[in-house]
Formats: sequence, structure tokens, C-alpha cells
Amino acid sequence: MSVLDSRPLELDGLVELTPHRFADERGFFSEVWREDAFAAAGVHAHFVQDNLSLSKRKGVIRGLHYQSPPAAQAKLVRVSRGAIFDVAVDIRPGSATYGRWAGVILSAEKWNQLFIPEGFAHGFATLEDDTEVSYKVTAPYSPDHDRAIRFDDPDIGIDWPLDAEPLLSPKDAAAPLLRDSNTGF
Ligand SMILES: Cc1cn([C@H]2C[C@H](O)[C@@H](COP(=O)(O)OP(=O)(O)O[C@H]3O[C@@H](C)C(=O)[C@@H](O)[C@H]3O)O2)c(=O)[nH]c1=O
Repeated sequence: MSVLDSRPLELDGLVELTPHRFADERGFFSEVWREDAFAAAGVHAHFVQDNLSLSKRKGVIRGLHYQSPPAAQAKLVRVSRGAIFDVAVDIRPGSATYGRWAGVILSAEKWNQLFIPEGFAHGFATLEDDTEVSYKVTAPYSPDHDRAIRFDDPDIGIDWPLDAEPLLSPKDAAAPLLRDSNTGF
């Protein structure tokens, strides 16, 4: 029995995955990460850290973030409560889609996930209050390699679904543009 559906996004390497939920009168069961099934769907990753963030309100933006090499991370992102507009930006020099973005709504209701390889910056906007985002990463957190790019970089032009000014961290509010960044990729 197949345990997940998968769909490649428009930028090479990005994959949307939706694990099956087995429902009964108690609730449901789901394999949210399974190495062999995800590998069969094109996701090859060795995860070393699991993260969880809670955003208290709709309209929080976290990102765009990446870790520079040799601490670069691939990420597998899902939402355990609420919903987000999840975005990945191709920052691989030499890529035919360098500087382009792709976005997908991830939600607890849809139960979908986004796999983001190394060489992408990642960010999200919360679409609901009390949104909990869980994600796995392939390299440990390294403050010395932690980098940000402006969420509203005009060269990238992300069409964020916002109806008010977003709530950002001070670090994200002061982030540089991609064109002024030495990403290390
Ligand atoms: C990312 C991270 C942060 N921290 C600490 C540093 C800081 O004191 C506090 C909050 O960090 P930040 O403000 O960077 O958290 P946040 O803005 O939620 O950062 C995250 O954003 C999303 C979009 C990603 O893609 C993640 O990889 C990560 O960069 O948590 C860790 O200890 N380990 C970690 O892996």
C-alpha cells in the first residue's frame, strides 16, 4: 500500500508530499516521515534535527532563511496546527531558475509537506492564529552560517497573501536583498 502522494513543484528539487491518514473512530494515524517511502518519491535526505515553531497570530512571516555551506540544510516542512503559505527561493548559482520562488499552502487540514533541498532560501507566512510548523533539517543549527534575505525583495517578488503589515523578527526586518548577499552556494 502506498503511504504517500507526491507532486514535484515548478522548481527542480521541490516536492510536495502528502502522507496518507488512516482514520478510525479514535482519530487517525499517519507516517509523517518514512525514509524508504519518501526516497521512492524522490526525497533523499538524512535528517539530524527536528524543529517546531509556534506563531501566535496570522500574518507572521519567518524568513527568508538559509544556512550557508558547509552548514547548508535541506528541510522537510509540515504544519501540525493551522496553515502557512510556504515559500522556497532558488539561490543556486548557475541554476536556470536562480532567484525564482515557488509557494504552496501547507496546513494541518491538507496534511501536506514541502521538501526543500540545499540551495534554497525558505520562509513562510502564517494564515491562521496559533500555527505550529514542524520541520526536519539535514544539518544542525549553526549560528555562524545562519543567513536571511528580505521577504519582500523586489527582485524575487514573492506574492505573499497578506491583508496587513506582517509581524517580523528584528533580524528579518534588517535582512539584506539577495543581490547584496554572498550566499556561499
Ligand atoms: C533555527 C534555530 C534557531 N534557534 C534559536 C536562535 C534564536 O535565539 C531563536 C529564534 O531563531 P530564529 O529567529 O532564527 O527562528 P525562525 O525565524 O523561526 O527561524 C526559522 O525560520 C524558518 C523559515 C526556517 O526555514 C528555519 O530554518 C529557521 O531559520 O531560536 C536555535 O536554537 N536552533 C535553530 O535551529
